[in-house]
Amino acid sequence: MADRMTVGVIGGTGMLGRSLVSGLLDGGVVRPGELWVANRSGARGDLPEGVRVTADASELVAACDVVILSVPPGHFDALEIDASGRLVISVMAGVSRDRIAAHTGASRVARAMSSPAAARRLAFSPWCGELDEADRARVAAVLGACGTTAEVADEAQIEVFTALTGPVPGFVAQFAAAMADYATRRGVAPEVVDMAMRQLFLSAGEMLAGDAPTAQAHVQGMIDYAGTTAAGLLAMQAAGVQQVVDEGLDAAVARTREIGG
Ligand SMILES: NC(=O)C1=CN([C@@H]2O[C@H](COP(=O)(O)OP(=O)(O)OC[C@H]3O[C@@H](n4cnc5c(N)ncnc54)[C@H](O)[C@@H]3O)[C@@H](O)[C@H]2O)C=CC1
Ligand SMILES: O=C(O)[C@@H]1CCC=N1
Repeated sequence: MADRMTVGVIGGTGMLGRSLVSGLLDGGVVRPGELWVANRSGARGDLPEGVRVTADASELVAACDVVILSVPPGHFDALEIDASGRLVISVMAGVSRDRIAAHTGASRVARAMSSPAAARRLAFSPWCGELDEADRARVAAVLGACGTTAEVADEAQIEVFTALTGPVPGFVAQFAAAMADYATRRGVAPEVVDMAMRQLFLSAGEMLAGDAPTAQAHVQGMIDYAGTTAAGLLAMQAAGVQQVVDEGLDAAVARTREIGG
């Protein structure tokens, strides 16, 4: 259990940062008065009352125990902060712990990935970093407030999750769109297709979550049932669905390494 802490989110009104702010507050890990946000304009937008907002990231760093870096990777070099003595948690795609430490002076750095699902406390936020027990508890509390979290072995694994779970709905949306396209091309009214996809992915999400069997077990169960779905799954597997997924995710991981600098 982490002690109470003051947390700052640099980029906290951006797409991901604002979601993390909601997760942190709704998850109870900070109260509004314990939360700072920095962005380039200093505008507070729709941030809850009590959250401190600044255009000066250094002011945030001076006030916070934990600093979350959520700026675009391409803006990181221009961010001038001295975070020595602070616990830094980066959710930036591609930027390495070494680069973060060298540029900010921080020696306590967790590299993490999260997603805008944090706004609903539904993100999966893996992290890695060489930290003591107290800092590990802080990272777990911060990321756990936004959904679920797990420590992973190294930064290469964070890059896998930058492809897999960073984008929400991400590649799941591509699969839904392909299925919707199939039905539309067979004459089903677009509004009915849309209604069907929303219900399918809502129910599928619930049936794959929590303590349900794994996705692989679901697929095997449908193949073992040997009905209509088995015919479709086996045809997709024979057509190379795994290779298509591998190629897409490999491209996303490669881009992650590129944009991180
Ligand atoms: N949007 C997404 O779905 C995801 C984004 N990420 C990562 O999160 C980070 C942020 O992404 P988004 O929220 O999409 O970007 P965004 O463009 O929506 O927001 C970026 C924010 O950073 C602020 N900012 C930039 N430079 C700053 C500075 N020097 N001082 C203070 N604030 C500064 C901007 O004012 C803005 O509020 C990126 O590194 C991205 O790779 C990771 C997972 C998912
Ligand atoms: O697409 C992107 O660049 C962001 C980073 C990870 C997930 N979404």
